[in-house]
Amino acid sequence: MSECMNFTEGEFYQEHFDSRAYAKNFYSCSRGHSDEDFLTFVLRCLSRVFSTGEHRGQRLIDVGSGPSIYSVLSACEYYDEIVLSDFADNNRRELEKWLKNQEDCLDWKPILQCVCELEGKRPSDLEASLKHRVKNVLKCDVRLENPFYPHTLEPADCVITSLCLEAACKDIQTYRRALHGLTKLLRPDGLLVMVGALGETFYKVDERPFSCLKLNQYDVEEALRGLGLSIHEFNILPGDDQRNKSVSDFEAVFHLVARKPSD
Ligand SMILES: C[S@@+](CC[C@H](N)C(=O)[O-])C[C@H]1O[C@@H](n2cnc3c(N)ncnc32)[C@H](O)[C@@H]1O
Repeated sequence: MSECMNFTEGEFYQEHFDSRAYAKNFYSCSRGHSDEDFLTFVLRCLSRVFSTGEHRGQRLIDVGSGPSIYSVLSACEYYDEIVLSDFADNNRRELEKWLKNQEDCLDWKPILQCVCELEGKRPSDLEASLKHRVKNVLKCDVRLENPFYPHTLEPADCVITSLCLEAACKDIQTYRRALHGLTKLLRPDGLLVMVGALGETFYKVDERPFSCLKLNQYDVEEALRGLGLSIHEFNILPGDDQRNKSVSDFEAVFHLVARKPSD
């Protein structure tokens, strides 16, 4: 990608992000960040964290959901109220369409099926359970001190975010501030679950490039420790060196679980 290109922040997503093309490119189970590896890795990690039922509570917030729901599938049955969110109107519209079973909504059945195979559940039950528990789809901006301004959300037991912060934050200071904002959404002792890309500077949706903040494991860990979070798991899936890097130049994907300190 051209080094002259400005970092594509939220406003660029609002104008140019094609939610349906994104879902098709990355989550149709036949293409993706790294064929099926990315998705399989992430779904397995999320399933391992949540399917024991060890983590549960009243409220779960997914920050920067895009048009997608995979990030909350394993967790959803353990939280009574779920908030999905994104900066871009189009993404929130696609989520609403799916929640309301509208005719031309995105098809998440293959991904529901994958999660259900891992967890021995029925896709129709899991889908109904998630739809029942999602209470809101809200606009958020992770660059704000309160990402949900002007709303103040009740403290969450769990915050999940997947592939959002490195796409939304143009530099490491903004990334650290955004993580601080996410941490403030959590109750003391609350759980932060993150999925992200390492070493990535761009990805493309169809032919349109979007910027990413190039991060390494140390950057992420330092940002979390700087906020006083304890890191419980940090899992990494290295990218396949042989893959075509014209769609995205990520070096690895990570999944982590961290906990906010108790007061
Ligand atoms: C790569 S997509 C990830 C979407 C989804 N979480 C996933 O895992 O597929 C990045 C998302 O970040 C959102 N985003 C960009 N800037 C943002 C901001 N300032 N605040 C919140 N979300 C933002 C975009 O609209 C987009 O949905």
